[in-house]
Amino acid sequence: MTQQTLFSESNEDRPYVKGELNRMIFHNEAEHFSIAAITVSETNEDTDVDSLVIKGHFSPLEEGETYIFYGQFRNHPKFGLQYEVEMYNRVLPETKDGLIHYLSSDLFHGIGKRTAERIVDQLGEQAISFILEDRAALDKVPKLTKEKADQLYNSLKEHQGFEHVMIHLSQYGFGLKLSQKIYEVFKDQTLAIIEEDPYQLVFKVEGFGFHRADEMARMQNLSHDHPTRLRAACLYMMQKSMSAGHTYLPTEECLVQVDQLLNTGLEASISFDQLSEQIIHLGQEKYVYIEEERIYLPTLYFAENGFCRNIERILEGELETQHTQADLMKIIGSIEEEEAMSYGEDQFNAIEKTLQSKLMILTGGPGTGKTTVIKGIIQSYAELNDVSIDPEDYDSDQPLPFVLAAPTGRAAKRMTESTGMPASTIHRLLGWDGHEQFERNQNNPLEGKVLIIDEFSMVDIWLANQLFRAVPSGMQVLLVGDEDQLPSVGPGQVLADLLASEQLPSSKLTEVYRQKEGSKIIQLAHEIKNNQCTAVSLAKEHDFNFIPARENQLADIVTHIVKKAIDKGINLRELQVLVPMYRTEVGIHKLNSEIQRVVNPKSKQKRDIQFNDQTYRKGDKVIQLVNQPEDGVYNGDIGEIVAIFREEENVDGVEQVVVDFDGKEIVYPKKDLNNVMLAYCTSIHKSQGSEFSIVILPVVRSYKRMLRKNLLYTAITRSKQSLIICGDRNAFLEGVKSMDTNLRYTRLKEKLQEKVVPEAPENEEEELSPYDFM
Ligand SMILES: Nc1ncnc2c1ncn2[C@@H]1O[C@H](COP(=O)(O)OP(=O)(O)OP(=O)(O)O)[C@@H](O)[C@H]1O
Repeated sequence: MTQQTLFSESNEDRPYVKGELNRMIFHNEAEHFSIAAITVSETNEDTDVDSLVIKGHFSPLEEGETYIFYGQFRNHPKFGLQYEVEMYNRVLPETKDGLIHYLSSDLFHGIGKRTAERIVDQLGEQAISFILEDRAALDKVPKLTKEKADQLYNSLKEHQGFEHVMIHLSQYGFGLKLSQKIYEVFKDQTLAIIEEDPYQLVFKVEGFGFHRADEMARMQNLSHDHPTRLRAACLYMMQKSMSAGHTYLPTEECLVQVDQLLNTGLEASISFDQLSEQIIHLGQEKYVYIEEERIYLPTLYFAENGFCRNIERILEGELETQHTQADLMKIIGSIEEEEAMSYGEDQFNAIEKTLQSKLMILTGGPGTGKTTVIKGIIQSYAELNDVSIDPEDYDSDQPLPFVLAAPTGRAAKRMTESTGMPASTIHRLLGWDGHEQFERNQNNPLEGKVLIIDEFSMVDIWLANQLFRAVPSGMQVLLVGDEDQLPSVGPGQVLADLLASEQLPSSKLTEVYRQKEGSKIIQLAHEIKNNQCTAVSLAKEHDFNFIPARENQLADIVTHIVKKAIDKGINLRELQVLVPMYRTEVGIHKLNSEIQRVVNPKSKQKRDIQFNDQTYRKGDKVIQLVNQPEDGVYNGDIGEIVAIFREEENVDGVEQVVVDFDGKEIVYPKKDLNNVMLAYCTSIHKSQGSEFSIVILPVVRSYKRMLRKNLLYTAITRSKQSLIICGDRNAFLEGVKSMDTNLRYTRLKEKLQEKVVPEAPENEEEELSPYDFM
């Protein structure tokens, strides 16, 4: 390689392509993903192409500048030869004229041709290296003001900085994307910080794991008991505990876990005293909060305390409306007459208690009448307070007194259908901006008189805190849920803790009404709930069947059932295969491909597109995997691929997939396809809050690790009309007897009971980033 680059020392043997950048074709800001066209001037690869499309995770580059790109050729099935860039750097001008041209270009504000000439005359062809090595080099240039010299130095550093950092980071095996992320945090301090203390990456770069930093530290011979290593290990363990659903870790537990992580027997062991000292240090730096013998990550500490304070505030408020039991009896009587039904005793009590409470919890398994009670509450409240229940009678000046919401879009939709009232997701209700901010908070609270939240078991401590801070005193709140379902995916077990604290009024509905209509599914759910499920419970009924299947037959049997249902005219949206695991031979990915092959096979009439290992085809059922509030689609929403566009068929010049989510069409450029996946088969966790006419539930031994009572209970209660379990009967029966032993460390119950929550922090804003870690 003959060209001069600033930082080419470690890359001499790497394959490269050098060329002038003609034009940026595409750039995605969030992903730092770019596509560009170059004219090739030199390469050590076996090729004679003279123009090339390059792509990779880099920021927009300067058109007209020459770069050297390290990476590899890829033969794209449709677009032919492309270069996948792993690393790049700008090629410095090789001649005196080129250097003058470069320094006097628009990149360097305030440097004209004459000044550039003086710089090159004074410092020679290595001018840029000299300047970057030592800013004082510029002092030798005649007639260059200090201000201009500073400006030039800073711009040079900015332009060259990232490339320089990226090349150094590549020796640790970091790709462009991660390098960008690190550079954004540390800027030109990156290399100095990393060389001095790679563990800073764990503290400052979101998602950067301890083990990676540890490897870097080892290359730099940092001692195994270096304080920053111990601190990073503790913080890493705390972050892991959050993913496991804990809101805190007991100090002892944290010490034991960090000890297991660090004391591998290779070096002199690190004592608990050394670790404790560093935990205290982390506390002083506010990376953690220490509360007696408990260690919290800040967001969880603020969320748990904030939630408690808001509960206390709401409970201390005044009830705006009072009524006598006689009034209520009269109104209930007329509702019963109108609806031609009579409320059970526990249902009546639940309605009465809710109307008399500032904050109330309603629980019950499937078919016990939770929805019936919600409707009864709305009707009774309206009658008692002489307000209309017709949403049309309200507008922005006079908002609806009833505010209904649920954690998922599907659950909110069901709420709307069953109550006739508008309901939204909790995120939407709170005006979430998709990142960290919620429009609704204590300064801009919710409007309305009665707030009803369904599927509350799914709400984690962050969302609970955000929701409750936006509840004005005087608004009555009803939380509805099924305590036997899985806890929230995020940290905490809010519903279970609220119930266990016994500090709030609550009603538990136990009588099953839908069973009276002959539902085996509901009977089975209650048998599981009450630990009464036996082989007899699995006998065939009109709405239930257990089909025995060996593991190697499972995929065939499941696809056969799905196909048969579709042939009978059942809508794919109404039928769901639910599986607990993704990556086994009978996991979600495998079953999805198998089902796709049968129900939406390859065909000349249907376009498809490959992304990672997945084929997406027109007509496929897909599920959204992340929240995209700007487009109004959320994690868990189900849609259908309605169109696939080729690169040349749209103005953006990239392949696109269009998904229809209940009438809302969202366009995904190909590279964003990891935001959706096939949804013929989805995880039981993702099905929380959704219901389907038909559920097919494979249960085999290889899922054993996941087979727990609350998981299977959640799965079967998703089905409304038909449930087909197939697989191993004993694995199912053992599963429904296995309790979830994954204890979650939370302090909500005790805090509510002991009423010892610390005052709100002076800077309330500190509380405003619970989603930082998500
Ligand atoms: N008191 C009652 N008398 C007669 N039928 C009732 C009564 N309460 C509820 N039902 C009926 O029982 C069925 C289940 O009630 P509902 O949908 O309110 O329960 P749910 O707890 O919300 O159920 P799920 O959680 O499964 O949706 C409905 O068909 C409802 O009409």
